[in-house]
Amino acid sequence: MTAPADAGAAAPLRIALVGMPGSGKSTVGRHLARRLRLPFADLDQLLEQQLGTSIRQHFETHGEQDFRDREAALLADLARAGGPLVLSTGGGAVLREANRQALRAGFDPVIYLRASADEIFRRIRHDRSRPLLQVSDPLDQLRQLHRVRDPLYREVAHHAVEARRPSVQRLVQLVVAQLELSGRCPALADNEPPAEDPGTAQPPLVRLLRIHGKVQGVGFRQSTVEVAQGLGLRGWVRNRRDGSVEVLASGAEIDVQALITWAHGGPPAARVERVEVQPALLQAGDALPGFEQRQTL
Ligand SMILES: Nc1ncnc2c1ncn2[C@@H]1O[C@H](COP(=O)(O)OP(=O)(O)OP(=O)(O)O)[C@@H](O)[C@H]1O
Ligand SMILES: O=C(O)C1=C[C@@H](O)[C@@H](O)[C@H](O)C1
Ligand SMILES: [Mg+2]
Repeated sequence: MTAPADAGAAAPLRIALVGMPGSGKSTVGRHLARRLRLPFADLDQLLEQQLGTSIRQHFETHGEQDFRDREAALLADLARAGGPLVLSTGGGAVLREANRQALRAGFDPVIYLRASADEIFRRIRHDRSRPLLQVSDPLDQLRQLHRVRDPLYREVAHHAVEARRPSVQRLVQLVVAQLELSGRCPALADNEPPAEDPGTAQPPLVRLLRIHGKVQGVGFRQSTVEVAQGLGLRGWVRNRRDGSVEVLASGAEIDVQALITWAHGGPPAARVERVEVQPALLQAGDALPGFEQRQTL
């Protein structure tokens, strides 16, 4: 790791998030970086850019070991680089001893987003992008991964945050509170998330979702509002008389995609059979100050 420029200057804040696949590292990391006005990097996304293909595809064509070698090399580079950063790691980044050392040497704090295998399964059981979970019994696989990895996440982390229940926004607040307690929180002008830089801001992505299955009478609308608000999305959710749930979501692409992934599982009592997703345009009367529940149509 680069030595601090001068002894008097505060070391740059370099936060790394570790945890099980699906524990929320990418989602929480991005929001945390935005909240703290720090640069953000996602190890998996950087690797996919480097590979020019998806991680799942790379596992299939080159095998897991090749992926782990590339992951280790990139993590070592990021750990050596100076400068403020929030880094979301991949779920298996802690497996190698050298990676754990790099995390400890290059980041402070390393934060473990702790969640049980069962909770993670509920969140990501419809996800097809995580190669290690494309097995006949993904829940059992998650439990085995958890048994092996939980001690490694604990070993490498300075703090753990219970990531099972709280919303993304709440988790960000918890991490910020921990940083404040340890005197490591950068002084921000206010408590609001920063406005998007107009030079880099993307137009919002707008998607209309229709969710079919056992989705009414199970708290779907309330949960959608909580998840969408946690992701900072604008839009609405309503029941349709045909028994489906309809959602309009507008926001950053990663956040809209996160809501779509979540909608494939929904709240615990739901049984989602199908999610239709369509591009949508905002109508002139569609003022969307936040995310709300609307009347059944
Ligand atoms: N606190 C939360 N509450 C509800 N849903 C969440 C929460 N955190 C993450 N999610 C949802 O869980 C799913 C997995 O989250 P995410 O992709 O951020 O996990 P990850 O830890 O980065 O996984 P991986 O190790 O595979 O990269 C996403 O659909 C995300 O929207
Ligand atoms: O848990 C894991 O081992 C992985 C998690 C993802 O973040 C990716 O890094 C990859 O799919 C491997
Ligand atoms: Mg991730």
